[in-house]
Amino acid sequence: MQAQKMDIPDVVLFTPRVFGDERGFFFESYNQQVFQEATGIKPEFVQDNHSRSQKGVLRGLHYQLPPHAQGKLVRIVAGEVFDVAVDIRRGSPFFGKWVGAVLSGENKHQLWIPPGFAHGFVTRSATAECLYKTTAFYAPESERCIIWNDPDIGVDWHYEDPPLLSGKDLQGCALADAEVFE
Ligand SMILES: Cc1cn([C@H]2C[C@H](O)[C@@H](COP(=O)(O)OP(=O)(O)O[C@H]3O[C@H](C)C(=O)[C@H](O)[C@H]3O)O2)c(=O)[nH]c1=O
Repeated sequence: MQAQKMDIPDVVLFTPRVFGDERGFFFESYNQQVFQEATGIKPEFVQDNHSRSQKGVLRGLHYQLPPHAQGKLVRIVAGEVFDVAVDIRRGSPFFGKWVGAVLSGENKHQLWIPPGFAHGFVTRSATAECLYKTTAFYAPESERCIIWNDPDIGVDWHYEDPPLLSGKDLQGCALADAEVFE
């Protein structure tokens, strides 16, 4: 498993070592020791999530406020998304900045998104199945949404057509109006 710090260095892109043979392939999709060496964090993942999205679906930009803030380790097992993390820690030098990566069943890349970031992805294939671990339980009362196309953030979603969003996500607020992390 290789780990690469993104331009916002707290966000880490993992590339697993895939063992292929005539039967198919095997790879370690999570290894706590490798994760800790790469991030300096020994996370306690408490929940696994799995979602499937049609082409053009954009889920995000979501986060949970403290004390329910979630770190997320995100991967795509089928299809392809462009996955985005936005730094919403007011004290960060990267506040309001975003990083993103193509995650796919093909490249098997994974993105570690620490607490203090809003997360979202847009689906670039006919369907995409997203699996991710979180370091805190779902707490809907603490959940917030920043609008996907906030011009102050300026995410390039690497997706040409208008995305498909849930009613909730269409109601997302601008970063300037959002409850963020101090
Ligand atoms: C997130 C979550 C949702 N739910 C229920 C609540 C709704 O009845 C249904 C769909 O929820 P929602 O529309 O919020 O799902 P997504 O739009 O995929 O939300 C996720 O999208 C982005 C990409 C994220 O990073 C978050 O993990 C999460 O907010 O699942 C649960 O029961 N547990 C959960 O942990």
